[in-house]
Formats: sequence, structure tokens, C-alpha cells
Amino acid sequence: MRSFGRLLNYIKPYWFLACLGPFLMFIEVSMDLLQPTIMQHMIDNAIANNNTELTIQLGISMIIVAIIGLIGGVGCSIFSTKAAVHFSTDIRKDVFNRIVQFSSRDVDRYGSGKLITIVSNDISVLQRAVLMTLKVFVRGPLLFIGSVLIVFFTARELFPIVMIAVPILFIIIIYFTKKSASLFEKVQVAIDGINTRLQENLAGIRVVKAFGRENFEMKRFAEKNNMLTKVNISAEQLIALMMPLLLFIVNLGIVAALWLGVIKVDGGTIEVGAILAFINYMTIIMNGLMSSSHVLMLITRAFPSANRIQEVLTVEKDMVDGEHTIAQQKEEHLLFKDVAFSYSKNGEYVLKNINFTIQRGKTLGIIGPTGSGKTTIAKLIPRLYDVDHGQILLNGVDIKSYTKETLRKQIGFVSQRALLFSGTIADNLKDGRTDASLEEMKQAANDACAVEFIDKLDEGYEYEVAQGGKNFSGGQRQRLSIARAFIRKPDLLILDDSTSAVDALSEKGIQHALNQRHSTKVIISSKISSIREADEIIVLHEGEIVAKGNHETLLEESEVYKEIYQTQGGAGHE
Ligand SMILES: Nc1ncnc2c1ncn2[C@@H]1O[C@H](COP(=O)(O)OP(=O)(O)OP(=O)(O)O)[C@@H](O)[C@H]1O
Repeated sequence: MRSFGRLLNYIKPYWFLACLGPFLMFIEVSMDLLQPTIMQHMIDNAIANNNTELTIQLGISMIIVAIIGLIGGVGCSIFSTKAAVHFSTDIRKDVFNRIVQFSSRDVDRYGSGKLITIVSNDISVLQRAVLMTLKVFVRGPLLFIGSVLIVFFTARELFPIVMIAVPILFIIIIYFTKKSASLFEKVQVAIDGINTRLQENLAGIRVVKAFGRENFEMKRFAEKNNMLTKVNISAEQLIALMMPLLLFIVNLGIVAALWLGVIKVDGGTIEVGAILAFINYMTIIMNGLMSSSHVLMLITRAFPSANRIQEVLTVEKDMVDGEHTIAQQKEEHLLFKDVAFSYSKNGEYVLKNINFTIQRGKTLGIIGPTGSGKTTIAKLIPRLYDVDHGQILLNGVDIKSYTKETLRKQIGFVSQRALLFSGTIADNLKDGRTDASLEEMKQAANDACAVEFIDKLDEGYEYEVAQGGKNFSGGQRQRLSIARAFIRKPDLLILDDSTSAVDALSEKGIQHALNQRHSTKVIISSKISSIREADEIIVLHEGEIVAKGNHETLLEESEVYKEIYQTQGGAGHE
């Protein structure tokens, strides 16, 4: 509830629209409330007395009142919708901006399914609650209070019926609203589950097909879908049950009014028009309560969504940005000092006691079996994650002391999963450096052996890259990612298994280009051929450095290295 209240601050810039909507609704409701009274006059004073002129006058009044009401209603819808849509657009923008700045730990913690639900579903739920509040919240209570007052002053004989019916209607509404709130919370969780499954399947659709996992995935999706169906049905059934119950109470009231009315009309204390007006007001009271309860339900339903949105907006930064904005060039370029790291707070360390130094301009190779922690080392350097123990120094300064911008400007990172973004090839290359010229792009593409396939494209560097780069082969994506890093001309270049899908000839070309570069290089690979030229190689095993040296010394001294070498063809491969 507090989160909902806080998020309502987003409506402040649109306060004029947000006030205009309910004001126009006030006009519409006032007109709605006038109608039965005019009708009562028409029946009791004009029709009963055969007064045609008065009948026409009152008829015209009813039409005018209806038109004013219509203008109020339409105006309210237009302005309320504008306010609510701007409100949610601003929240969506802030939530997205926050997510983009999340640390990798936060992304791991939330999971992409939940984040997608928050940006899409939760914000829509909130928008709907605000829209209905602006449109209906004034209407419901006004219709209710207005009708009760009018009955009190114009048909006091029938007022006891209202006194009995209204509390019962209230109790029903409160009971159902409370019950539905917890069910709608479950609905949100079930939608999370669906989005997670969907997201995972779409991202890995090729693997799903290649391994014939369709049936298995369909079954897993069906489980989540059934769960959503179950909670959705329970929630909707609950709401569906409320309407007939309310109607039943109102109808009982109407029957009681007719019964009491007949006695009173016989006694001459009430007129037929007043009874008809009462019946109308009873229906309006019910409608007023129904629409208020509907909004109340939407608001209660929006509470869990608001909590989740607020949580994302206020998530505490687990990575504090440093203040250092100047990166000097030191001979001792990169230093890992007693580094240990675990992905979860109390989890097992995936890196332990990591110590190494790279001198400026030199190349460090990192090799080791899968899961030994190679990629994790690469992720620690640009602070995708922070170390749990020890220190990483870049140019003699703890990387935590740099602003993230200063730190990341010094680094060119080619990740294991070559990811491209939708846009043109040029757009993707310019992610490396926004002001890169066409000549520089061509040079980088040439060094990364990407020129041959770019030149074959009619549009060249203006060729559109599909989402995730799926209109390129794995090797082409890797070469474009390398070109993107090259274009940056970084001080420190990190290549994480980035030539795994590249053919041997292109890999040779890339290695040649790498050797020409003055950058300090960290090359991670599971292939000895990619790192054998490195000035120093570290061998990782189960998160620890088990050997260090160049190719020749490691062949002599490290069993693990020798084993990798032999499994990759050994001397015969040279
Ligand atoms: N985001 C993550 N959350 C939790 N554990 C992770 C995460 N990423 C990696 N791990 C774990 O950390 C360990 C080291 O993983 P890492 O990716 O660094 O290994 P690697 O040597 O690069 O493997 P590969 O050669 O297969 O790429 C593995 O046990 C892995 O399961």
C-alpha cells in the first residue's frame, strides 16, 4: 500500500489532467442523479395531471441533462486516460533505466522473467488501477451518497429499506475484495512463471529443437499455464459471484419497496412516481457500490505490482561507483591480489586465492577445464561482479576506485556469447566507440576478419542486424564482436573464448591482428592454439591457479596443461 502511495507521486506532473477527469465525472454523476427526480416529477405532476406542456418541458430537461452528462463522461475518459498513460510511461522509463544499471548480481537475483513481468504486466496493472480510480472512484461514492441522500429527503418512508440493504452490500463487497487481493497476488507470481518459461524457450529455441525438447518444454509450460489458469479462475469466479449476490440484495430491496409502497400509496402518504424513483435510486446505489468495489479491487490488485515496481526502483546499489576519473598508464597494468569470489552470498567460492600480474602490452592466456572459473575472472575486471576478497588493481588503482565509466573505457571486452543488437552493422560497431569513422570501422572489421562477409552484403555496413544477431552465423557474430572491441582501441583487451566458432584461417588472421596491437591482452580459451603465444599463461582448475608460465615451461611443469595439450592433438597438432 505504501509503495502504491509512493508511486502516485508520478502523477504529480499531470495533476491538472488528473483533477479535470474526476471533476467532469462529478458533472456526469450529478446529471445521472437528477434524472430519476425529473422523471418522478413527470409521473406525479405532469402525466398524473395530464399536463402536456409540463411533460414536454420535463422531457426536454431530461435530454439536456443526458447531453451534459455525456459530455462530462467523455471528457473524464479522455483526460483521465491521458493522465494515467503518462503516469505509467514515466514509471516504465524509470524502471527500465534502473534495470539497465542493475549489477549482474541483481539480474541473477531477479531473473529476466520477473523483470519482464514487472516492466510489462505490473506497470499495466498499475496504469489500469490509476485510470479507473480517476474515472470511477469519484463516480461510485458520489452515486452512492447522492442516491442515499435523495431517498432520505424525497422518500423517507422507504429509507429503512436502504438502511438495511446498504450495510449488507458493504459487508459483501469488503469480504470479496479482501479475498480477491491474495488471489491476485498469486496471479502475478503465476505470470512470472509463464514469462520465465517463455523467455528461456525463446532464447534457447534452437537448442530446444536440436535436442527434441519440444514435448518436454510444452509439458513444463503447460504446468505453469495450468497454475495461472487455476488462480485466474479462482479470482475471476470470486468476482463473478459477487455481482449476482449484490443484485439479489438490491432486488430484495426493490420487492420490499414495492410491498411497502403499495401500502403507503393506499394510505396516500407516498406517490407512484416516488416509488419508481426509489427503485431507480436503489439500482444507482448498487451501481455506485459495485463500481467503487471494482476500483477497490483493481487498487488492491495493483498493490503487489506496486511493491515489485517500487522494489526495483529502490533496490540498493550493491556496487558503489568510485570517484577516480583519470586512468594513468602504469607498467604494472593489471594485478589480481588474493582474489576470491562467489556468485551467491553464502555460496561456494568459484575463485580462490587468485594472484597474477600483467605488464603493459603483454598477453596473458587463461586456460582450464570448463567451469574452472575462466569467464568469472574476465567478468570481475570490468566490475560486472565485485570480488568478495582481495583486490584487482588496474594501472595501480583499485578498480572499485574508478568511476564505472572510466574503468570500462579502458577495457575492450569480447564476451563468450557474441551478442549483437538490432540496428545496422555500423550501429553495432559504433557501440565500441560512438564517433568511429567508416575508415576505422573498415580497419577494425579487417583486423577481425569480418571484412570478407561484410563486403558481400549489398548494404555493407548499413546491413540490418536482426535481434540478437540471428541473421549471422556464430563465427560471423564473434568476428563482429571482436571488431567492436578493436574499434575501441582499448588499453586492455579481454577476449573470452571469442574465436571458438571462427575457422582456423580467420583465427590466425585475428591472432596476427592481435599481435600488432599495443593493448595489454587477456585471452581466455579452452584451445591451446589460441593462447600458446601468450607471454604468460595461467592454468585454472576448480577456481584456483594450479600453474603459471609460458607454453614451453607449462608443458614441462604442469600436468593439467599437458593433459589439455594432449587431448587437443598434442605435438601432432603443432
Ligand atoms: N551467474 C552465475 N551464477 C551462479 N553460478 C555461476 C554463474 N556463472 C558461473 N557460475 C559458476 O561458476 C563456476 C565458474 O564458471 P565460469 O563460467 O567462470 O567457468 P569457465 O571456466 O569460464 O567455463 P567454460 O570454459 O565452460 O566457459 C561454474 O561452476 C559455474 O557453474
